Amino acid sequence: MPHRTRIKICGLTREGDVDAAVRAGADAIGFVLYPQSPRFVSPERAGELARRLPPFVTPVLLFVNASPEFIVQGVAAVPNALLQFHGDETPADCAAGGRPFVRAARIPPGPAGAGFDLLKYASDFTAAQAILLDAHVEGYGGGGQSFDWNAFPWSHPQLNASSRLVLSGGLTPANVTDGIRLVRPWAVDVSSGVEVSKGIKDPDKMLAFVAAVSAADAQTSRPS
Ligand SMILES: O=C(O)c1ccccc1NCC(=O)[C@H](O)[C@H](O)COP(=O)(O)O
Repeated sequence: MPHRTRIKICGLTREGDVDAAVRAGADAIGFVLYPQSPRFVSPERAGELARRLPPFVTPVLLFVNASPEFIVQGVAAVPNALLQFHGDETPADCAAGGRPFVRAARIPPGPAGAGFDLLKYASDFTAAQAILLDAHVEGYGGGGQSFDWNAFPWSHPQLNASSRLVLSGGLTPANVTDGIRLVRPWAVDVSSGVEVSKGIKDPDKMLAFVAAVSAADAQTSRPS
């Protein structure tokens, strides 16, 4: 059964980039509602950008240790958003709003993920729609760095496609094929690797990234 790896492009700040990401084939568009990020957009701005999305392209609102009130502002601006928690939020924090969410795991650099217990992490966040695997970077995310992809037993029953793993962290058009071959994630997520500068996306790099994902899917067989 052919599998299509879903694609999230994150950190959009401009109308033209949102339109180009959709044209390129993104399945989800991430808006960073973390004020300390150079890719920050306000809830109102995220609403303006998200209203450009056609049906079947999911807006994702990304939070880092946000207050419940700020999360409510984001959801009011983008009512159909999927939430992504990328800070130190507990399972209870993530579930508090009663909305579907993705939980980011921030995996330390170095061999074997420096002992990060992904199986336990995934079992702690069973309510998550997906676990996004990012590198642990200064500033919580968007760092353009990869974690050790050989650090985890990807064929483990808890870590196969049914667990909805999202490979993230330092992906580019040049390395995403290798990442898909090894990890066989449900989806991939990219920000720095398709930019000319933080928050400014490159349409050609987005097209190249989507093409590389498609090429990887064509070459990778998966259990149905
Ligand atoms: O993108 C940011 O600026 C950011 C800041 C703080 C927390 C999370 C952030 N981004 C979250 C994402 O989902 C990124 O796509 C992910 O970290 C991968 O980024 P990159 O390594 O640059 O592709």
